[in-house]
Amino acid sequence: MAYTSSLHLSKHLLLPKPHRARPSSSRSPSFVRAARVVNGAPHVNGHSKKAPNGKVQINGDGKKGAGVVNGKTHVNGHDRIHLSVTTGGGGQDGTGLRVAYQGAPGAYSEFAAKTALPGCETVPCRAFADALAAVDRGLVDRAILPVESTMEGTALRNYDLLLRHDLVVAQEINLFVHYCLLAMPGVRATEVRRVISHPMALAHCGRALARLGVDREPVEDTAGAVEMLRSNMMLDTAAIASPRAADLYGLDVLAHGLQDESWNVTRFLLLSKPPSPVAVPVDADAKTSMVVAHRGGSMAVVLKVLSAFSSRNINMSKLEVINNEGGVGEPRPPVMILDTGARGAPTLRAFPHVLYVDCEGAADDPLVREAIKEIEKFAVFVRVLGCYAADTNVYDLQ
Ligand SMILES: O=C(O)C(=O)Cc1ccccc1
Repeated sequence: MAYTSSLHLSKHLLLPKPHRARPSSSRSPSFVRAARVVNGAPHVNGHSKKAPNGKVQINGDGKKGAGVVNGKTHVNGHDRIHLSVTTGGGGQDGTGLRVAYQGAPGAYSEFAAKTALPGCETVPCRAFADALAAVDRGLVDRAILPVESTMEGTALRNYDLLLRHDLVVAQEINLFVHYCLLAMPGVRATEVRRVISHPMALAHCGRALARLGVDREPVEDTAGAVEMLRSNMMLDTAAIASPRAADLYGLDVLAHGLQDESWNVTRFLLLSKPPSPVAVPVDADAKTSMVVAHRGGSMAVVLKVLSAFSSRNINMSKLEVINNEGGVGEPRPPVMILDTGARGAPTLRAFPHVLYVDCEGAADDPLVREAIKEIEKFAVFVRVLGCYAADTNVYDLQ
Protein backbone atom coordinates (compact mmCIF):
# COMPACT_ATOMS: atom_id res chain seq x y z
CA MET A 1 0.00 0.00 0.00
CA ALA A 2 1.24 3.49 -0.76
CA TYR A 3 1.65 5.56 2.38
CA THR A 4 3.70 8.23 3.98
CA SER A 5 4.15 8.87 7.63
CA SER A 6 6.25 11.40 9.35
CA LEU A 7 7.78 12.89 12.37
CA HIS A 8 7.94 16.53 11.52
CA LEU A 9 8.14 20.05 12.78
CA SER A 10 5.51 20.31 15.46
CA LYS A 11 4.56 22.10 18.62
CA HIS A 12 7.69 20.80 20.30
CA LEU A 13 9.49 23.42 18.20
CA LEU A 14 9.60 25.58 21.28
CA LEU A 15 10.82 22.86 23.62
CA PRO A 16 14.49 22.69 24.57
CA LYS A 17 16.49 20.15 22.63
CA PRO A 18 18.08 17.35 24.68
CA HIS A 19 21.06 16.24 22.56
CA ARG A 20 23.39 17.94 20.19
CA ALA A 21 25.84 16.35 17.83
CA ARG A 22 28.28 19.16 18.41
CA PRO A 23 28.78 21.62 21.22
CA SER A 24 26.65 24.69 20.84
CA SER A 25 25.32 27.64 22.69
CA SER A 26 22.20 26.66 24.60
CA ARG A 27 19.99 29.11 22.79
CA SER A 28 16.34 28.23 23.05
CA PRO A 29 13.97 29.00 20.20
CA SER A 30 12.54 32.47 20.27
CA PHE A 31 9.49 34.09 18.84
CA VAL A 32 10.30 37.02 16.62
CA ARG A 33 8.02 39.65 15.20
CA ALA A 34 9.63 40.41 11.88
CA ALA A 35 7.18 43.00 10.61
CA ARG A 36 6.62 46.46 11.91
CA VAL A 37 4.46 49.40 10.97
CA VAL A 38 6.08 52.61 9.79
CA ASN A 39 4.07 55.68 8.72
CA GLY A 40 0.91 53.61 8.72
CA ALA A 41 2.33 51.31 6.06
CA PRO A 42 3.43 47.84 7.05
CA HIS A 43 7.09 47.10 6.47
CA VAL A 44 8.82 43.78 6.28
CA ASN A 45 12.19 44.39 7.85
CA GLY A 46 12.25 47.94 6.68
CA HIS A 47 11.46 47.16 3.06
CA SER A 48 8.64 49.17 1.58
CA LYS A 49 7.72 50.52 -1.83
CA LYS A 50 4.53 52.12 -3.12
CA ALA A 51 2.43 49.88 -5.33
CA PRO A 52 0.38 51.24 -8.25
CA ASN A 53 -2.72 51.26 -6.06
CA GLY A 54 -0.97 53.52 -3.60
CA LYS A 55 -0.41 50.61 -1.20
CA VAL A 56 2.80 49.03 -0.09
CA GLN A 57 4.62 47.08 -2.77
CA ILE A 58 7.10 44.47 -1.60
CA ASN A 59 8.80 43.78 -4.89
CA GLY A 60 11.38 46.21 -6.14
CA ASP A 61 9.95 47.25 -9.47
CA GLY A 62 6.72 48.95 -8.43
CA LYS A 63 4.75 46.87 -10.95
CA LYS A 64 2.63 44.02 -9.71
CA GLY A 65 4.05 40.71 -10.89
CA ALA A 66 6.05 42.13 -13.75
CA GLY A 67 9.77 42.52 -13.94
CA VAL A 68 11.83 43.70 -16.85
CA VAL A 69 15.58 43.40 -16.79
CA ASN A 70 17.84 43.24 -19.83
CA GLY A 71 14.84 44.08 -21.97
CA LYS A 72 13.24 40.61 -21.49
CA THR A 73 10.13 39.75 -19.59
CA HIS A 74 9.43 36.05 -19.92
CA VAL A 75 10.73 32.87 -18.35
CA ASN A 76 8.66 29.75 -18.93
CA GLY A 77 6.01 31.83 -20.62
CA HIS A 78 5.51 33.92 -17.53
CA ASP A 79 6.33 37.51 -16.90
CA ARG A 80 7.00 37.37 -13.19
CA ILE A 81 10.68 36.73 -13.31
CA HIS A 82 13.55 39.07 -14.07
CA LEU A 83 16.33 37.89 -16.33
CA SER A 84 19.87 38.64 -15.37
CA VAL A 85 23.02 36.70 -14.71
CA THR A 86 24.07 36.70 -11.08
CA THR A 87 27.32 35.88 -9.39
CA GLY A 88 25.93 34.35 -6.22
CA GLY A 89 27.66 36.88 -3.97
CA GLY A 90 25.70 39.06 -1.59
CA GLY A 91 26.03 40.49 1.91
CA GLN A 92 25.01 38.69 5.09
CA ASP A 93 21.57 40.28 5.00
CA GLY A 94 21.14 39.16 1.40
CA THR A 95 21.94 42.52 -0.19
CA GLY A 96 22.78 41.86 -3.82
CA LEU A 97 21.02 38.49 -3.81
CA ARG A 98 18.00 37.66 -5.91
CA VAL A 99 15.58 35.18 -4.38
CA ALA A 100 12.92 33.51 -6.53
CA TYR A 101 9.62 32.56 -4.90
CA GLN A 102 6.35 31.17 -6.11
CA GLY A 103 3.53 33.63 -6.24
CA ALA A 104 2.66 37.25 -6.68
CA PRO A 105 4.11 40.02 -4.50
CA GLY A 106 2.61 39.60 -1.03
CA ALA A 107 2.87 35.79 -0.98
CA TYR A 108 3.97 34.19 2.29
CA SER A 109 7.07 32.84 0.55
CA GLU A 110 8.09 36.39 -0.28
CA PHE A 111 7.71 37.41 3.37
CA ALA A 112 9.80 34.42 4.37
CA ALA A 113 12.54 35.35 1.89
CA LYS A 114 12.53 38.96 3.08
CA THR A 115 12.72 37.85 6.70
CA ALA A 116 15.60 35.44 6.07
CA LEU A 117 17.48 37.88 3.85
CA PRO A 118 16.12 41.41 4.48
CA GLY A 119 18.35 43.02 1.85
CA CYS A 120 17.53 40.62 -0.96
CA GLU A 121 15.57 41.34 -4.10
CA THR A 122 12.60 39.01 -4.39
CA VAL A 123 11.66 37.63 -7.78
CA PRO A 124 8.10 36.35 -8.25
CA CYS A 125 7.59 33.17 -10.30
CA ARG A 126 4.43 31.46 -11.51
CA ALA A 127 5.23 28.04 -10.03
CA PHE A 128 7.66 26.57 -7.51
CA ALA A 129 9.20 24.63 -10.41
CA ASP A 130 9.97 27.93 -12.16
CA ALA A 131 11.64 29.29 -9.03
CA LEU A 132 13.90 26.22 -8.77
CA ALA A 133 14.66 26.24 -12.49
CA ALA A 134 15.66 29.90 -12.19
CA VAL A 135 18.37 28.97 -9.65
CA ASP A 136 19.46 26.01 -11.77
CA ARG A 137 19.89 28.30 -14.74
CA GLY A 138 21.77 30.95 -12.77
CA LEU A 139 19.04 33.57 -13.27
CA VAL A 140 18.71 34.09 -9.50
CA ASP A 141 20.85 33.22 -6.47
CA ARG A 142 18.27 31.39 -4.35
CA ALA A 143 14.80 29.92 -4.47
CA ILE A 144 12.57 29.69 -1.42
CA LEU A 145 10.30 26.71 -0.94
CA PRO A 146 7.80 25.86 1.84
CA VAL A 147 8.58 22.25 2.75
CA GLU A 148 6.50 21.49 5.81
CA SER A 149 3.90 22.92 8.13
CA THR A 150 2.78 22.06 11.63
CA MET A 151 -0.76 21.50 10.38
CA GLU A 152 -0.11 19.41 7.26
CA GLY A 153 3.34 17.87 7.70
CA THR A 154 5.71 17.58 4.77
CA ALA A 155 4.75 19.35 1.53
CA LEU A 156 5.55 16.22 -0.50
CA ARG A 157 5.16 17.86 -3.89
CA ASN A 158 7.72 20.50 -2.99
CA TYR A 159 10.10 17.88 -1.66
CA ASP A 160 9.67 16.03 -4.96
CA LEU A 161 10.67 19.20 -6.78
CA LEU A 162 13.69 19.79 -4.61
CA LEU A 163 14.95 16.23 -5.17
CA ARG A 164 14.81 16.58 -8.95
CA HIS A 165 17.26 19.48 -8.91
CA ASP A 166 20.97 19.75 -8.21
CA LEU A 167 20.42 22.33 -5.48
CA VAL A 168 21.48 22.49 -1.85
CA VAL A 169 19.74 23.81 1.24
CA ALA A 170 21.53 27.01 2.24
CA GLN A 171 19.19 28.26 4.98
CA GLU A 172 15.91 27.52 6.74
CA ILE A 173 13.28 29.81 8.20
CA ASN A 174 10.10 29.16 10.20
CA LEU A 175 7.16 31.49 9.79
CA PHE A 176 3.91 31.82 11.68
CA VAL A 177 1.22 31.90 9.04
CA HIS A 178 -1.94 33.85 9.85
CA TYR A 179 -4.71 33.61 7.32
CA CYS A 180 -7.32 36.26 6.60
CA LEU A 181 -10.44 36.14 4.47
CA LEU A 182 -10.19 38.98 1.95
CA ALA A 183 -12.79 40.39 -0.39
CA MET A 184 -13.31 43.34 -2.70
CA PRO A 185 -14.15 46.55 -0.82
CA GLY A 186 -17.78 46.58 0.27
CA VAL A 187 -18.39 42.84 -0.17
CA ARG A 188 -19.98 41.28 2.93
CA ALA A 189 -19.22 37.79 4.27
CA THR A 190 -22.78 36.65 3.52
CA GLU A 191 -22.25 37.46 -0.18
CA VAL A 192 -19.25 35.15 -0.53
CA ARG A 193 -20.02 31.91 -2.39
CA ARG A 194 -16.49 30.78 -3.23
CA VAL A 195 -13.03 31.00 -1.65
CA ILE A 196 -9.81 30.79 -3.66
CA SER A 197 -6.26 30.35 -2.38
CA HIS A 198 -3.12 28.23 -2.39
CA PRO A 199 -4.04 24.56 -1.67
CA MET A 200 -2.06 24.65 1.60
CA ALA A 201 -4.03 27.70 2.78
CA LEU A 202 -7.35 26.05 1.87
CA ALA A 203 -6.31 22.92 3.77
CA HIS A 204 -5.18 24.90 6.82
CA CYS A 205 -8.55 26.65 6.97
CA GLY A 206 -10.71 23.59 6.18
CA ARG A 207 -12.98 23.75 9.24
CA ALA A 208 -13.55 27.50 8.97
CA LEU A 209 -14.45 27.13 5.28
CA ALA A 210 -16.83 24.25 6.05
CA ARG A 211 -18.57 26.46 8.61
CA LEU A 212 -18.92 29.21 5.99
CA GLY A 213 -20.40 26.67 3.55
CA VAL A 214 -18.49 28.07 0.56
CA ASP A 215 -16.94 26.38 -2.49
CA ARG A 216 -13.16 26.12 -2.48
CA GLU A 217 -10.93 26.55 -5.48
CA PRO A 218 -7.17 26.13 -5.44
CA VAL A 219 -5.02 28.68 -7.28
CA GLU A 220 -1.24 29.08 -7.56
CA ASP A 221 -0.65 31.21 -4.46
CA THR A 222 -2.35 33.33 -1.83
CA ALA A 223 -1.33 36.72 -3.19
CA GLY A 224 -2.15 35.56 -6.72
CA ALA A 225 -5.67 34.82 -5.47
CA VAL A 226 -5.94 38.37 -4.17
CA GLU A 227 -4.60 39.75 -7.42
CA MET A 228 -7.21 37.68 -9.27
CA LEU A 229 -10.07 39.06 -7.14
CA ARG A 230 -8.88 42.58 -7.77
CA SER A 231 -8.26 42.37 -11.49
CA ASN A 232 -11.51 40.48 -12.22
CA MET A 233 -13.59 42.54 -9.74
CA MET A 234 -14.96 39.29 -8.28
CA LEU A 235 -17.81 40.13 -5.92
CA ASP A 236 -18.97 36.62 -4.94
CA THR A 237 -15.48 35.32 -4.21
CA ALA A 238 -13.08 35.78 -1.32
CA ALA A 239 -9.40 34.88 -1.03
CA ILE A 240 -7.37 33.49 1.85
CA ALA A 241 -4.16 35.46 2.19
CA SER A 242 -2.15 37.54 4.63
CA PRO A 243 -3.31 40.86 6.09
CA ARG A 244 -0.37 42.40 4.26
CA ALA A 245 -1.71 41.15 0.95
CA ALA A 246 -5.01 42.87 1.83
CA ASP A 247 -3.16 46.12 2.34
CA LEU A 248 -0.98 45.68 -0.73
CA TYR A 249 -3.91 45.12 -3.08
CA GLY A 250 -6.47 47.30 -1.27
CA LEU A 251 -8.94 44.57 -0.24
CA ASP A 252 -11.16 44.36 2.86
CA VAL A 253 -10.38 41.85 5.61
CA LEU A 254 -13.61 39.96 6.39
CA ALA A 255 -12.06 37.66 9.00
CA HIS A 256 -8.73 37.26 10.77
CA GLY A 257 -7.11 34.06 12.07
CA LEU A 258 -8.97 31.72 9.74
CA GLN A 259 -6.54 28.81 10.27
CA ASP A 260 -8.00 25.80 12.08
CA GLU A 261 -5.17 25.80 14.62
CA SER A 262 -3.67 28.88 16.19
CA TRP A 263 -0.20 27.32 16.03
CA ASN A 264 0.41 27.31 12.31
CA VAL A 265 4.09 27.39 11.45
CA THR A 266 5.49 26.79 7.97
CA ARG A 267 9.12 25.87 7.43
CA PHE A 268 10.78 27.26 4.32
CA LEU A 269 14.12 26.29 2.77
CA LEU A 270 16.34 28.62 0.79
CA LEU A 271 18.03 26.68 -1.98
CA SER A 272 21.13 27.53 -3.96
CA LYS A 273 23.44 25.89 -6.45
CA PRO A 274 26.08 23.70 -4.84
CA PRO A 275 28.38 24.15 -3.10
CA SER A 276 26.41 26.01 -0.46
CA PRO A 277 27.47 29.67 -0.48
CA VAL A 278 26.55 30.00 3.21
CA ALA A 279 28.93 28.71 5.87
CA VAL A 280 27.34 27.67 9.17
CA PRO A 281 28.45 30.31 11.70
CA VAL A 282 30.66 28.86 14.45
CA ASP A 283 28.20 29.83 17.17
CA ALA A 284 25.17 28.33 15.37
CA ASP A 285 23.72 24.84 15.61
CA ALA A 286 24.08 23.04 12.31
CA LYS A 287 21.48 20.85 10.73
CA THR A 288 21.90 18.32 7.92
CA SER A 289 19.13 17.22 5.57
CA MET A 290 19.32 14.04 3.50
CA VAL A 291 17.24 11.63 1.50
CA VAL A 292 17.73 7.90 1.94
CA ALA A 293 16.40 5.43 -0.63
CA HIS A 294 16.11 1.76 0.38
CA ARG A 295 14.80 -1.55 -0.90
CA GLY A 296 11.61 -1.53 1.16
CA GLY A 297 9.87 -4.72 2.17
CA SER A 298 10.18 -4.06 5.87
CA MET A 299 10.20 -1.22 8.33
CA ALA A 300 13.44 -2.54 9.83
CA VAL A 301 15.32 0.01 7.77
CA VAL A 302 13.62 2.79 9.72
CA LEU A 303 14.89 1.27 12.95
CA LYS A 304 18.37 1.02 11.47
CA VAL A 305 18.33 4.68 10.48
CA LEU A 306 17.08 5.67 13.95
CA SER A 307 19.80 3.57 15.50
CA ALA A 308 22.54 5.08 13.29
CA PHE A 309 21.72 8.46 14.80
CA SER A 310 20.60 7.57 18.32
CA SER A 311 23.64 5.36 19.00
CA ARG A 312 25.72 8.49 18.40
CA ASN A 313 23.43 10.76 20.44
CA ILE A 314 22.46 12.70 17.35
CA ASN A 315 18.98 14.21 17.44
CA MET A 316 16.74 13.87 14.43
CA SER A 317 14.33 16.71 13.69
CA LYS A 318 12.56 15.03 10.79
CA LEU A 319 11.83 11.52 9.59
CA GLU A 320 9.36 11.11 6.76
CA VAL A 321 8.72 7.58 5.55
CA ILE A 322 7.55 7.27 1.94
CA ASN A 323 6.49 3.91 0.55
CA ASN A 324 5.12 4.22 -2.97
CA GLU A 325 5.09 0.51 -3.85
CA GLY A 326 1.84 -0.80 -5.31
CA GLY A 327 -0.64 -2.61 -3.07
CA VAL A 328 -4.21 -1.84 -2.21
CA GLY A 329 -5.49 1.06 -4.29
CA GLU A 330 -3.60 3.20 -6.78
CA PRO A 331 0.15 3.14 -6.24
CA ARG A 332 1.80 6.54 -6.20
CA PRO A 333 4.67 7.07 -8.60
CA PRO A 334 8.17 6.48 -7.26
CA VAL A 335 10.12 9.43 -5.91
CA MET A 336 12.46 10.80 -8.59
CA ILE A 337 15.82 11.84 -7.19
CA LEU A 338 18.67 13.44 -9.09
CA ASP A 339 21.78 11.37 -8.43
CA THR A 340 24.44 14.06 -8.52
CA GLY A 341 27.23 11.66 -7.55
CA ALA A 342 26.67 9.45 -10.58
CA ARG A 343 29.57 9.06 -13.00
CA GLY A 344 29.04 11.27 -16.01
CA ALA A 345 26.01 13.54 -16.03
CA PRO A 346 23.66 13.72 -13.02
CA THR A 347 20.96 11.08 -13.47
CA LEU A 348 17.31 11.11 -12.41
CA ARG A 349 16.59 7.82 -10.59
CA ALA A 350 13.26 6.39 -9.45
CA PHE A 351 12.92 5.08 -5.88
CA PRO A 352 9.66 3.75 -4.39
CA HIS A 353 10.98 3.58 -0.81
CA VAL A 354 12.44 6.76 0.55
CA LEU A 355 13.12 8.44 3.89
CA TYR A 356 13.52 12.18 4.35
CA VAL A 357 15.80 12.78 7.30
CA ASP A 358 16.98 15.92 9.08
CA CYS A 359 19.48 15.58 11.89
CA GLU A 360 21.25 17.97 14.19
CA GLY A 361 24.93 18.49 13.46
CA ALA A 362 27.02 19.41 10.46
CA ALA A 363 27.52 17.04 7.55
CA ASP A 364 31.27 17.14 8.20
CA ASP A 365 30.90 16.43 11.92
CA PRO A 366 32.70 13.09 12.44
CA LEU A 367 29.67 11.58 14.22
CA VAL A 368 27.23 12.65 11.50
CA ARG A 369 29.65 11.36 8.85
CA GLU A 370 29.84 8.02 10.65
CA ALA A 371 26.04 7.82 10.87
CA ILE A 372 25.70 8.50 7.14
CA LYS A 373 28.37 5.92 6.33
CA GLU A 374 26.49 3.34 8.42
CA ILE A 375 23.24 4.14 6.58
CA GLU A 376 25.00 3.86 3.22
CA LYS A 377 25.79 0.22 4.05
CA PHE A 378 22.14 -0.84 3.93
CA ALA A 379 20.58 1.94 1.81
CA VAL A 380 20.37 1.89 -1.97
CA PHE A 381 21.19 5.56 -2.24
CA VAL A 382 21.86 8.51 0.08
CA ARG A 383 22.00 12.16 -0.98
CA VAL A 384 22.87 14.92 1.46
CA LEU A 385 20.58 17.82 0.57
CA GLY A 386 22.44 20.39 2.59
CA CYS A 387 24.07 21.44 5.82
CA TYR A 388 22.93 24.78 7.21
CA ALA A 389 22.38 26.76 10.40
CA ALA A 390 19.33 25.57 12.34
CA ASP A 391 16.97 28.50 12.75
CA THR A 392 15.41 28.16 16.16
CA ASN A 393 13.26 31.28 15.73
CA VAL A 394 9.67 31.35 14.63
CA TYR A 395 8.96 34.62 12.84
CA ASP A 396 5.62 36.32 13.01
CA LEU A 397 4.73 38.70 10.23
CA GLN A 398 1.52 40.09 11.65
O1 LIG B 1 0.78 31.12 -1.57
C1 LIG B 1 1.65 31.67 -0.87
O2 LIG B 1 1.52 32.80 -0.38
C2 LIG B 1 2.90 30.94 -0.59
O3 LIG B 1 3.91 31.53 -0.40
C3 LIG B 1 2.81 29.45 -0.41
C4 LIG B 1 2.31 29.20 0.98
C5 LIG B 1 0.96 29.02 1.20
C6 LIG B 1 0.51 28.81 2.49
C7 LIG B 1 1.40 28.79 3.56
C8 LIG B 1 2.76 28.99 3.32
C9 LIG B 1 3.21 29.18 2.02
